[in-house]
Amino acid sequence: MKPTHQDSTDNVESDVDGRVRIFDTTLRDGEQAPGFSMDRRAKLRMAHALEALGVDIIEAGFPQASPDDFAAVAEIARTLKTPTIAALARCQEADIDSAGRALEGARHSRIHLFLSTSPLHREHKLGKSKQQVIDIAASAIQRAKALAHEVEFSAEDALRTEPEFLAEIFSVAVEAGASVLNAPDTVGYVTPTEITRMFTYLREHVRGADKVVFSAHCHDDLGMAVANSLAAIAAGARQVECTINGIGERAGNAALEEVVMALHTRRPLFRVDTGIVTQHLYPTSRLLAEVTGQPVPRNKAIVGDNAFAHESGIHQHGMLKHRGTYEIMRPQDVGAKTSLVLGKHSGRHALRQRLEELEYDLDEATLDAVFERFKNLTDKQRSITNDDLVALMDKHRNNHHTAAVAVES
Ligand SMILES: CC(=O)SCCNC(=O)CCNC(=O)[C@H](O)C(C)(C)COP(=O)(O)OP(=O)(O)OC[C@H]1O[C@@H](n2cnc3c(N)ncnc32)[C@H](O)[C@@H]1OP(=O)(O)O
Ligand SMILES: CC(C)C(=O)C(=O)O
Repeated sequence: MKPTHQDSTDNVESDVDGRVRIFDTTLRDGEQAPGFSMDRRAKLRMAHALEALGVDIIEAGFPQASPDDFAAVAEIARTLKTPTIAALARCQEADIDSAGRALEGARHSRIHLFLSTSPLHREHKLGKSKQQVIDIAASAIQRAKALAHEVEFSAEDALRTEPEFLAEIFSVAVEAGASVLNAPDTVGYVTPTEITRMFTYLREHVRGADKVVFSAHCHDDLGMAVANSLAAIAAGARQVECTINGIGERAGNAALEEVVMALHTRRPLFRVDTGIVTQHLYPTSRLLAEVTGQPVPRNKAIVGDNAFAHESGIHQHGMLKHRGTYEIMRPQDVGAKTSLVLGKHSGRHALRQRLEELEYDLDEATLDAVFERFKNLTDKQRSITNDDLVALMDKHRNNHHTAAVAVES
């Protein structure tokens, strides 16, 4: 499909409301993490799931990285209908041309260009002056503009870049035709206060700021990727780059499911919407675990097995009275289920509830007796299944019966 100027203008104009675009980079930054690479078939399966999830942009890969990645991007571009398909490219002609070719079949395509801007990267990685970096970015953007519907420019290591220089290179990027400006915290270094300051500064100082979308891309080296993404949104970012299960370079990227559910759960605070069908979060997370062979940690927010599980008696008692006592989201809203797990920390209320579900009718004395047996068992066994409970009840009844017979005789 031939790119038109109209396409990219439409996309930008619809961003001036309270809608945050979700840019999913599971298939690019996510797969860069050791142990998470995906072949073309795995990427296509994930891309279909991401489309159903409602992400706005799928970064399908880095076509210059390998022939299979080129093929994956091309197949995703040809197949998917709704999201914009993005491909990553360095500011080098071969990368840009290969991204353009891979995206040819896309209904809406984006070349995502990146170039380091921080002093450390300029000096040690690129060996370029500020002016050289600006010139390279401008000509790359002009070249990419002709090959895709829109161009995103990322200033790698933006959050360790001098704010004045960052504003200058972003201004040049706008003049050259970029419609999305991404300021990544490439090494997960900053705090929410600092990222707020940077986005506020950029929105005030970039020439043409009102015509473009500002984007955040945060890494989790200090465990602040999600908090920083939310701070950037509060400071006006209207695109956020994130990954399913938070996978990505080193400690990972901002977890999509966490960013989305924070915006959703605290909507009165953030006052923005996303297009995410939240009920697909859990199944998409599990699909990623399946295709990469990397399980989701139990305690992972939103999608971990423990995210809506309660074992402690005091919490279970609260949950049985009112689920809002210990759950701030409805599990069904993310495609998951609440579970009251019976274990060492459980109390009588949860035990009674489970036994009643198993159709036992209990008086207080029986409950007390069975509870004692139950606690003894939990000291030997991490969690107690329904079969264990049936066995406990059988044992209790047998003992009770034997004791009654002994009294009679
Ligand atoms: C912050 C990020 O996540 S950026 C994305 C990182 N992702 C990846 O690197 C995954 C895919 N990468 C690859 O498969 C390979 O690195 C390739 C195919 C892209 C390049 O491989 P090679 O040509 O052998 O180069 P290599 O990776 O060793 O070194 C990087 C080169 O790119 C240059 N470079 C780095 N970033 C950029 C940039 N944004 N624009 C232009 N050149 C760049 C480096 O200066 C270096 O150049 P040199 O070869 O002239 O010294
Ligand atoms: C390419 C850019 C956006 C990146 O991945 C980073 O800076 O972390």
